Amino acid sequence: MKGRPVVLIVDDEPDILELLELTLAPLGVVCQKASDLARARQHLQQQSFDFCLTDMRLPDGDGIELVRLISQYCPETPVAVITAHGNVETAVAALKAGAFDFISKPVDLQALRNLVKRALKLPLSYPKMERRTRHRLLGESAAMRGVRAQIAKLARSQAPVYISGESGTGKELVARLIHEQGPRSAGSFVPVNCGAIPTELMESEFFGHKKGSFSGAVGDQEGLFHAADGGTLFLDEVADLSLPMQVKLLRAIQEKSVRPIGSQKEIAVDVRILCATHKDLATLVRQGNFRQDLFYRLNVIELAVPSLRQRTSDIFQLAGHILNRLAETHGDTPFKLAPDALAALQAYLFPGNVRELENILERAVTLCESETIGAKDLRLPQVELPSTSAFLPANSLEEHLAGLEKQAILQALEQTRYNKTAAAKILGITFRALRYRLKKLELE
Ligand SMILES: Nc1ncnc2c1ncn2[C@@H]1O[C@H](COP(=O)(O)OP(=O)(O)OP(=O)(O)O)[C@@H](O)[C@H]1O
Repeated sequence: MKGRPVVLIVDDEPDILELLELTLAPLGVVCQKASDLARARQHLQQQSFDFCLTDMRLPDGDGIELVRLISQYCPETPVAVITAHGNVETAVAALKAGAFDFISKPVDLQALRNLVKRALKLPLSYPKMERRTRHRLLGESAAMRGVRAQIAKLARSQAPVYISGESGTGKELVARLIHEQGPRSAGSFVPVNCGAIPTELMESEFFGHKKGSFSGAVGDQEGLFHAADGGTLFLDEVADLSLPMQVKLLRAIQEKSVRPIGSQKEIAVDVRILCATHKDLATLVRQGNFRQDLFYRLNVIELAVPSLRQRTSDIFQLAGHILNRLAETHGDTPFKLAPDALAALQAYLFPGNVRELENILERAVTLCESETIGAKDLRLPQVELPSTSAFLPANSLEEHLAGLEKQAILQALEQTRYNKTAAAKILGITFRALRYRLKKLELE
């Protein structure tokens, strides 16, 4: 049986170390204390920890160095940082470096206990988590395996994630898996389609309202933030939020509290934010249609879900899965795909991605007269590539390609926690070539 969880706390002030130890004592943990980076390193070399909490400012370095060290050498130990009040940049930098979460000063002791409880709940090792998601988010292409590995990593963090990708690629499924594999899985996963809520109802939907606060408010109503308390709020089509609503959302995320319409009181909420859109948020920010500060808070980590035409090797497995599911709902034996049908699917561009594959097969199953679906039963339309910014350069081709290159490099670096040798391997280039590109793209 596993003994009491062991926690490493790092702060240069003895009084604070004492206070942190007392605060965590009711959780039944054993605390080891270190007053600087060097001592923290020594502890980490001597034993493994279930959790680490560090102040940002240490006499011989900063907390982010410790976050990097732990991410690289003990990736299964969640580490949280204590940041100065209102220092968003540091908090975001720590999350990007792989911190589990952050808490700002003055430290709310109950919030700290909740944070640690959540970290100690982290269930499984990466490989186990990857295996679990494999049967839900299908695909054995390198791209899809990469997405699952990222999900396993991100599930172990509380950082906001921006899930990008074309329509129907599986962004909501990815968000759901990040929630389910993480320590908030006992809480609710609340998906919101930001484009589907009428502007005038938006604030009330998000933050709730008190009875009589506007005509139509016949009773008190809790908002979506409240519904996701202790869980995850998934903002789908986040690019569709109006600019005034973006301001309110940013405030709620920053303050970790909401005020229902007509109420005088702020209510603390503990919500992890995931968001997605098939639009290019960075371009919208450049055009002034999406607030830079909100983008910065939402896009702490980007997870790009590849389009289906970028991973045609997955089509066979996906089609089989969809046909089995259709057979189950109809109580029939599954339809089969004739070789010419598979070839046609593999050559098709799928502007609507996996969702479109589902629709095509559902239609084929309804219309097909034998149990084998041929190419002509698929009725594939003639399509052109979707005109998303991923295909139509908004600027010169040169700049556009540099942007794509940058995205791929950043993704590989994030995936490897900034280990350049490993990132170069993923990208199929030499370490030297990666260094050259980092310099050229001004990423160093
Ligand atoms: N890799 C996958 N394995 C199994 N099913 C998948 C996969 N990817 C997507 N799907 C299925 O495809 C459908 C569309 O997925 P989802 O709604 O998550 O896409 P989305 O990117 O959020 O779409 P939109 O941009 O339109 O909101 C869902 O039924 C989902 O279960």
